[in-house]
Amino acid sequence: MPTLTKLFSMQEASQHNSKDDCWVVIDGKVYDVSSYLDEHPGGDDVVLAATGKDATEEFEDAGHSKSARELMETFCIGELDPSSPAIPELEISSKKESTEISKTLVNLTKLYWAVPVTFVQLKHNVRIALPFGSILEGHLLLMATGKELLVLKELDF
Ligand code: HEM
Repeated sequence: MPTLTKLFSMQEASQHNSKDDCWVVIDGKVYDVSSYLDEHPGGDDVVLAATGKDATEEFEDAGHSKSARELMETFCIGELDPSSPAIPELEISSKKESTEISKTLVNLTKLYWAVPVTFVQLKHNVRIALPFGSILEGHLLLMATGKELLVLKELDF
C-alpha cells in the first residue's frame, strides 16, 4: 500500500528556525524537533544552528548512535521536495559564479596588461621634461599617440 509523504520545499522548511518552531532537514527528510530541543544531549544550540539548510553533514559529523537515529524517525514530518529550488542566498553556485566572473575579469585585464590612467594634450613647441622618472622606473609607461601622451599603468600580477 502506498504511503502518503508530505513534501516540503527547502524554502518552507527553512522558515521553521526558532526554538519554539524548529525543523531540521537531514538526508532528504524533514524533522520537527521543536519538542526535543531541550532534551537533545548535544544541546539546542547545535540543532538551532543547523536549521534553514541541509543539516545532514552536521548530523553525521556528530556520530549519532543507532538509538539516536531511531528516535529521530519519531520526529519525521515529511520529505524534502526534490523539485523545489534551493534557497537562493544559500546557493553555493552563486559564490562559484562570482569567482568565475572575477577570473574572467582578471584574464581580460591580463590580455590588455595595462590600463589607461590619463591623456595629456601636447602643444607643438612643448618640451616634455618628464617629471615622471620615478614613475617610469615604476609601473607607468608613456606612449605617444600623435599629439597625445597616453599614460598607462602597467599591471602587476
Ligand atoms: C532529529 C534530530 C536529532 C536527534 C533525535 C538527535 C539525537 C541525539 C542523541 C540521542 C544524542 C546522544 C548521543 C547518541 O546517542 O548518539 C545526540 C548527540 C549529539 N547531537 Fe544530536 N540529534 C538530532 C539532531 C542533531 C543535529 C541536527 C545536530 C547537529 C547540527 C546534532 C548534534 C549532536 C551533537 C554535537 C551531539 C553530541 C555528541 C557528543 O556529545 O559526543 N544532533 N543527538
